[in-house]
Amino acid sequence: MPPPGPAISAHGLCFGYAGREVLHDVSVELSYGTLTAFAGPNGSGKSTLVELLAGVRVPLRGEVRRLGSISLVVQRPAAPETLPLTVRDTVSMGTWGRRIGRREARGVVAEMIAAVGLDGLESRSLTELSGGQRQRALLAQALASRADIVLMDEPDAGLDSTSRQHIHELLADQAHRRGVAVGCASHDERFVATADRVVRLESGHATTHGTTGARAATL
Ligand SMILES: Nc1ncnc2c1ncn2[C@@H]1O[C@H](COP(=O)(O)OP(=O)(O)OP(=O)(O)O)[C@@H](O)[C@H]1O
Repeated sequence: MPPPGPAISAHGLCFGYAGREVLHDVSVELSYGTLTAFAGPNGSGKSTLVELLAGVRVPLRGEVRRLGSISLVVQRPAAPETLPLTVRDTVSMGTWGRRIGRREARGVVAEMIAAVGLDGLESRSLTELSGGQRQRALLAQALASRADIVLMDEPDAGLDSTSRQHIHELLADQAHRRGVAVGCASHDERFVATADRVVRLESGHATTHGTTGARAATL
């Protein structure tokens, strides 16, 4: 069971690169069992916000409180050239911190590889995958870890519409069935329309924190 209360509360976040402020006074809350979309045009600050929420960047001002274990899936992840990891190795690493036996771990790994649509590529090295496939391998790793909070930066970028929809359904399932707090940056307005909450960014300002109709209607 996820811990009670908000998964992440962030207040008054400001951040800049090389002295240029790109995120201005942004406050957001992520809840368990909820899929939150971060929307906005190129350069509006989605990746920066996701990285601040995950704790890989420190805000210039403002604060972030996280309650629960967290997994971050970055945009365009690099493959370690000197460490030839396969898809199976990569996803297996997600199970390392969990108290489960080898057999169960193997089952989880196979399930997650299939869930992100990489079955058949289990023995392929990460260096031989496309950027989108590599990102999906890391998404499978994040889900295999059963983190309480999963943050993602455009896991749907570059996918065809069937694969994209598949990833969106997987994320909604993680939130609604497993109670995970999912936060996901995306350019896909159809996905954004199905999220439970939307944080819309415009030039580094959060302009909307809407609850979308899709989920609200089912609550
Ligand atoms: N490493 C960096 N160094 C300098 N400026 C950066 C860096 N990363 C991002 N920026 C700038 O910060 C602003 C926000 O960028 P960010 O990547 O967070 O936006 P985004 O909404 O995720 O964009 P996209 O949709 O293109 O991925 C942009 O003006 C961008 O040029």
